[in-house]
Amino acid sequence: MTLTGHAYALGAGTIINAIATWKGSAFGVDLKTFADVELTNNSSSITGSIENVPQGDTTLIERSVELVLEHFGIEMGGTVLTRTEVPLASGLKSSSAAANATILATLDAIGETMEPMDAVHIGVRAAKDTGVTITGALDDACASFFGGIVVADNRKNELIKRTEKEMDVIIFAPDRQAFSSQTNVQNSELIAPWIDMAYELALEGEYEKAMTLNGFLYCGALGFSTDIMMEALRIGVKGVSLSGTGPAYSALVDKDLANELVNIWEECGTTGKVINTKINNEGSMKL
Ligand SMILES: Nc1ncnc2c1ncn2[C@@H]1O[C@H](COP(=O)(O)OP(=O)(O)OP(=O)(O)O)[C@@H](O)[C@H]1O
Ligand SMILES: O=C(O)C1=C[C@@H](O)[C@@H](O)[C@H](O)C1
Repeated sequence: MTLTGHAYALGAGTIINAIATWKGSAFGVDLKTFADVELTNNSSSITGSIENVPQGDTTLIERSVELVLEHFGIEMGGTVLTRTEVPLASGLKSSSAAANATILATLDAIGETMEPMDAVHIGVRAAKDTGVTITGALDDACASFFGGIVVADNRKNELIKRTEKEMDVIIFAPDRQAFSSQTNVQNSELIAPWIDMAYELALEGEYEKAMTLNGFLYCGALGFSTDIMMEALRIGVKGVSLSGTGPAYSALVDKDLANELVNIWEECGTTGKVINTKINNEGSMKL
């Protein structure tokens, strides 16, 4: 017997990186990671691959399939393939998108459903088991799964708040990678008192102020330039930040500023790309 399943989940941008205080906030964007899962009785192991990334680390998606099968007591093996519009290890939650898409595709393959938060928690567990995260990144996982803007407490493993908002998102994504597992946690912890202030702003719904404060603080702690943020502030953008552990930056903008910011950021450097997208309020989906 062969079972197949297909799904996608979203990339996301950062409002508050949770590494300083374990409390974070993020928004789902309209960039998708697709997963195709094929399961058979003839094998007991799962083999993953990432389209166009032959050297990519596939342990996260393999573990994600295993945990779903374990949950339902199913003994099957097979393959999982992802293809992604989300640049890998750039701060745009490629890991959360890959885990969530894989979990939904596995559920699709076996014809099962589960409570959405249970599915999210399996993704967080897979990320912890495979060492791609510091806090479990529940904030990123919820933004990727549900879309919209979320606030989460990663230590309590709780989604605190979710809001929907129509805004454009402009992303400056340099060509290089920065793995969350290798980020500077000690420096991130040093900025905790001020990240707490940004977190309060996020709880009050002041997402753009929260995000910009987060951006300056983490650029300082992690040694990223604030020039990209300053270029955005200069034209009136209110919400701009380093995303996750970098190197990408993202900005929340109204339609009228979107094209201007794209043009300005495109002139800022050639070793990367500028992506014009929007908040996705619909979230992930089986296909
Ligand atoms: N499309 C994908 N398919 C399979 N695994 C993926 C995919 N995208 C990311 N991963 C896994 O996630 C790891 C990168 O995780 P990391 O947390 O460093 O990046 P990120 O989630 O993009 O960044 P951030 O958490 O700062 O937003 C990769 O090494 C790989 O194991
Ligand atoms: O690995 C982690 O725990 C995290 C990584 C970044 O994406 C952060 O933005 C997130 O809040 C937490």
